[in-house]
This record gives sequence, C-alpha cells and structure tokens, in this order.
Amino acid sequence: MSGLQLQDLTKRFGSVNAVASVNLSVPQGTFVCLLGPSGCGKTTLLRMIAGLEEPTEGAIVLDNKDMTGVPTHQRDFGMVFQSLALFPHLNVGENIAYPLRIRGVDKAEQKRRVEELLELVRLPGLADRPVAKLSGGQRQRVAIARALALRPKLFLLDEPLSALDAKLREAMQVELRQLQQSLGITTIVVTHDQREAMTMADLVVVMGEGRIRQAASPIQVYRKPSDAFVADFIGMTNLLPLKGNGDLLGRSFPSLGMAVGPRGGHLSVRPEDIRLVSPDQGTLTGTVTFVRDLGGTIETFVDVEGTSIVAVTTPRERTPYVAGDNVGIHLPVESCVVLKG
Ligand SMILES: Nc1ncnc2c1ncn2[C@@H]1O[C@H](COP(=O)(O)OP(=O)(O)OP(=O)(O)O)[C@@H](O)[C@H]1O
Repeated sequence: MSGLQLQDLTKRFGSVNAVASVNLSVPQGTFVCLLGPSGCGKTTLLRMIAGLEEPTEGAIVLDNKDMTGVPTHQRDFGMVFQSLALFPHLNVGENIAYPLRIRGVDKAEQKRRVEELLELVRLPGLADRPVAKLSGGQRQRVAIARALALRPKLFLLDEPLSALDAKLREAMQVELRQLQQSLGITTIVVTHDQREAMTMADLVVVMGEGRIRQAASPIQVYRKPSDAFVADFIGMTNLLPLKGNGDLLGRSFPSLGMAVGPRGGHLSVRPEDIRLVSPDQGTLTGTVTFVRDLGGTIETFVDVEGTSIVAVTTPRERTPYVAGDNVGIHLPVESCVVLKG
C-alpha cells in the first residue's frame, strides 16, 4: 500500500511515555493534522517520522519500505519548523536553492527550480530579496518553498503558522491546503489549534497523553467524537453529566441510561444544535445567566440544576434573551452524542 504507516510507534524518555503505541495508516496524498494539548506527544511523533528522534519501539513504513533505521537525510521528506530556520545571510533564492546546492544540482537547474518554487508559493521575482526584508507571511512561504525544493514524498510541518497573527494565519492555512492539493503530497502538520486542523486536514489525529484518541475526518471528529476528551477539545460543546439510570440534570431519560451503561458518562451537545424554547416545551428548563452578543452570533448561557449550558444562535433567529429569563432547552436527539466516561 502506498503512503505512510506507523506501526506500534512508541517513544519513552526515561519514565515519560511521550508517544505510546501509535498505529496510523496515511494514504498517499493525505493531509494529516496532529492535534492535541501541550505535551501530548505531537512533536515527538513528527520527529520520529522525520528521523530526528529514534523510536523506542515500532516501525515507520513509507511506500512499503521500512524507514525506521534510515538516516534523516535519506528519508525523502521536507520539513518546516515553527522557527522556520531560514539562513539570514542568504537571500530568498539562495535559501530555497540550499538543499539543491548540497545535493550538487547544477547552477542552471537550481535557478530554474527556484523560479518554479517561487511561482508555487506566490512570490514570483523575489529571488534576490534579502530574507530580513520579508514579511512574516513571505518568510513562511520561503521556508515552504525550501522544504519542497527536492520534491519530497513527505511534507512535515511543526506548528508552522503559530508565529503569525490571527488574520495572516487563517489566510496561510487556506494557502497551505491549496498548495498541498495542487501537489498531491502527503503532508503532516502539528498544531494545537483545532480550527487550523479543521481548515486544512483530510485526517485529524487527536492525541492525548501520547495516544491517538481519535483519527477521522474533521466533520466526523466534530460530529461523532469518540470520547469526552475529543468532544471537549474540538470546538465548543456542552458535556452534560448523564447517570447510568438515565438521569440527565434532574430529568429521567431511561433510553439514554441504557446507551451510556451503568457507570454513566456524558451527553455531548454542540451549542449550535440547541434550540431555546418556552419553558414548557424544553427537554430541560433553566434560567438564563448571561448573554454574549457577538454581533454575528449570540451565546446564551443557561443554568440547569447547577450546570451551565451554552446555546449559540444568530440574530436572525430571534431577539436575545436577558439574564433571569426562564427558558426551555430543546436537545435534538439526532445531534446528541452519548459518551461513556
Ligand atoms: N528530549 C526529551 N527529553 C525528555 N522528555 C521529553 C523530550 N522531548 C519531549 N519530552 C516529553 O515528552 C512529552 C511529549 O512532548 P512533545 O513535545 O512531543 O509534546 P507536544 O504535544 O508536541 O507539546 P507542545 O505542543 O507543547 O510542543 C512531554 O511530556 C515532554 O516533556
């Protein structure tokens, strides 16, 4: 099978299990985002794939070839780090040509390839510009062009956009995705930003404590999170405590109790799926505690038996409630996810 396979990949630093038995199959041409909170092992996993960190156990297979013991420079990947690591004393063209020069590619071919890469990252004609005179977004593109200079099979990026301001970062996410799609190159990006992952990825890999908690398409991870950790990490959600006997915030729902099992768990409901209705029509009832009107959306916080539930609506749907209002909360069955634990 072409593509990348991670087989039981494990990295221990002393007693710390940084990456614990990771299994993942990445078809050729897939855009993967490794997503998770700080310290969950994303960078260590990426560094093992790059050959910068030796696995304690397990194997890395690329296009049916075991790469595990292969030295970094023979792995055929391009990498972009958060720091970018551009050479400040070289101009744009020299930075991009650097890997070609090291491989002994002749001067004319270097020049041709640099021009092609500058076109690709939308910086045509900037080869002679000193790196110091570039904007943050332009530097980013130079680092990407340099990483792609040798036409690698695998493109690896560690928090590549985190130094950019929010607007530029969003624009670069779209650019990076479009670039990846036009090249069809298998790409793995480390990020702790779930919006970034949802924007770019075909496959979102949510990690927690060194393990994969869920690996699925962005919409699946959002709509069908595998556990409360994933539901909470991906976007905003309401995690409502659900007891094994079907008790949900003082109301009884025996069928939910059956679904969650005797030990109980949570019901995950996205704020945009909740409808606020009159108190007698709700699945639950509560009291509005706070309304955040953000212009485009309105967040209404409702206290139900001591648990705060947030509903998101648009101004077109209705006029805002005010704190102290009594409201009903309608939980649509089809968009509620029962989570054990
Ligand atoms: N060289 C090392 N020596 C010892 N422990 C390490 C080393 N590198 C990473 N760790 C530990 O391994 C765990 C995973 O770290 P890693 O950097 O992979 O996480 P991360 O998800 O990338 O976090 P962040 O988003 O903060 O970069 C952490 O507990 C970290 O302290």
